[in-house]
Amino acid sequence: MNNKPNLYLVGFMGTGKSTVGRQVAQRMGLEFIDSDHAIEAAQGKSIPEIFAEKGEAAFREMERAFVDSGHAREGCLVSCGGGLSVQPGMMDVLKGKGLVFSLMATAKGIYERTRHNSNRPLLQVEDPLAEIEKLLAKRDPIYREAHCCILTEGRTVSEVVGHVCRSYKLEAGQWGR
Ligand SMILES: Nc1ncnc2c1ncn2[C@@H]1O[C@H](COP(=O)(O)OP(=O)(O)OP(=O)(O)O)[C@@H](O)[C@H]1O
Ligand SMILES: O=C(O)C1=C[C@@H](O)[C@@H](O)[C@H](O)C1
Ligand SMILES: [Mg+2]
Repeated sequence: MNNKPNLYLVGFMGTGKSTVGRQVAQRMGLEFIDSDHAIEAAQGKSIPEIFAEKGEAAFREMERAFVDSGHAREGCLVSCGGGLSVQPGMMDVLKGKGLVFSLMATAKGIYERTRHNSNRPLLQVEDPLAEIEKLLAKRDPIYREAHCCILTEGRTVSEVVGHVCRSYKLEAGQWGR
């Protein structure tokens, strides 16, 4: 493939952006970047520590700085943190930089995938399923602005990886034309 536009994976927490993204990058020969990991490395702190010490607003600034300060203009797969793409204007910024694919799942499915993990500060509440439902309802219309929306529910990781790769090849052929 000659044309390798950047691919940004967006979507709610637990839809598989990091897990799927790493495998798609490997298969497509793209450099894998995870915004959460990049911010943790730059800060020398975990995301729960950043939220606890500096607050969510500061974390959102870090996400913006990550998008602005960057990575190469081509050849990267960026798995975005779940809230990165829903900041005002951010979907347009990402769509100006490359292809944007949204990974989708239901609130129930997301809950099942995230419930045993304590590294997502926004879900450390008494009723995480209700919180997921509330946040998802707000964010879903924004995730749907992506070039391509891919359902992950009832599909294995490798099925989703295959689907993302096929869609990337199709869309990359049209990119910039
Ligand atoms: N299609 C799938 N089927 C079953 N489990 C999956 C699927 N995709 C991802 N998972 C699992 O769901 C969990 C969350 O996945 P992952 O961390 O990749 O989500 P994420 O979208 O990067 O979340 P975040 O926005 O919080 O970074 C992992 O345990 C992963 O193995
Ligand atoms: O959806 C969100 O707002 C978040 C998703 C994660 O990837 C992390 O960026 C953090 O836990 C916040
Ligand atoms: Mg992730």
